[in-house]
Amino acid sequence: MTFRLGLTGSIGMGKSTTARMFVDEGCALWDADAAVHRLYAVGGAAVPAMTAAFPGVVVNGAVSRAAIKDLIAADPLVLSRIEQIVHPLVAADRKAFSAETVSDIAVYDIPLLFENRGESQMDATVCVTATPDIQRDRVMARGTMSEEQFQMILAKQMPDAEKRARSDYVIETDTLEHARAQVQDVVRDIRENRLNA
Ligand SMILES: CC(C)(COP(=O)(O)OP(=O)(O)OC[C@H]1O[C@@H](n2cnc3c(N)ncnc32)[C@H](O)[C@@H]1O)[C@@H](O)C(=O)NCCC(=O)NCCS
Ligand SMILES: Nc1ncnc2c1ncn2[C@@H]1O[C@H](COP(=O)(O)OP(=O)(O)OP(=O)(O)O)[C@@H](O)[C@H]1O
Repeated sequence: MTFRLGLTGSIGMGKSTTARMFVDEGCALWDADAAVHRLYAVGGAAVPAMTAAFPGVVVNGAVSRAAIKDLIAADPLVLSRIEQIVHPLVAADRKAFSAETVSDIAVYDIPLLFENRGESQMDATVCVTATPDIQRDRVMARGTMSEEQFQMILAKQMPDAEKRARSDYVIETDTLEHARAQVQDVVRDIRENRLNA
């Protein structure tokens, strides 16, 4: 049996970094954002529908994130329409991963786990968290989003406090060392107390 651990957290809280730490502990990983990257790439499953819905958003055969962000800036409702195209394809990608994974623990890195009620398909959930100042600094340091885009994404996401309250485990991503120790604690707890329980 594979134990399904849903990993979530708001934008910039450290999901990808923490997910890699779970891999270091021997867990398999499925990453929703990475699935979207595959879907948007040349030959990706989202390309035909995105071309049809938003002419101009596909550049050289791939969905352009810059073009999407321009569209969203002009009309925030565009993001919901993109979600209607992308989320069913993401779900199919996840299903294919689940069917073939053989690890004792599979980590599902899903930014919108609670927003889309995905927790019902998980055996446990873990949320990564940091202070609002650290979160904002991290997102702005990447230089890929404007302050307005960051605020818009934040407004679409469930507040951090609510995610923490709903999660079985909470990991503070204040330092790499602290986060790694917490990841090791979570993996130990699952292997000792939850797997085959
Ligand atoms: C808005 C887009 C163009 C921003 O691209 P960019 O490369 O700058 O950021 P990236 O994809 O790495 O996402 C960064 C973070 O933004 C947040 N985020 C992304 N999409 C959404 C969304 N639809 N709702 C709420 N938060 C979101 C997540 O926390 C995510 O980890 C891109 O995220 C996108 O196309 N989103 C629609 C698909 C989607 O819903 N993805 C979420 C995971 S399934
Ligand atoms: N435990 C940690 N200690 C210090 N810095 C961290 C820690 N975890 C993540 N970071 C830093 O925070 C930034 C964001 O991390 P990461 O990309 O993992 O977040 P994310 O939640 O996956 O982001 P997004 O929601 O935008 O996809 C990165 O620069 C990363 O190096």
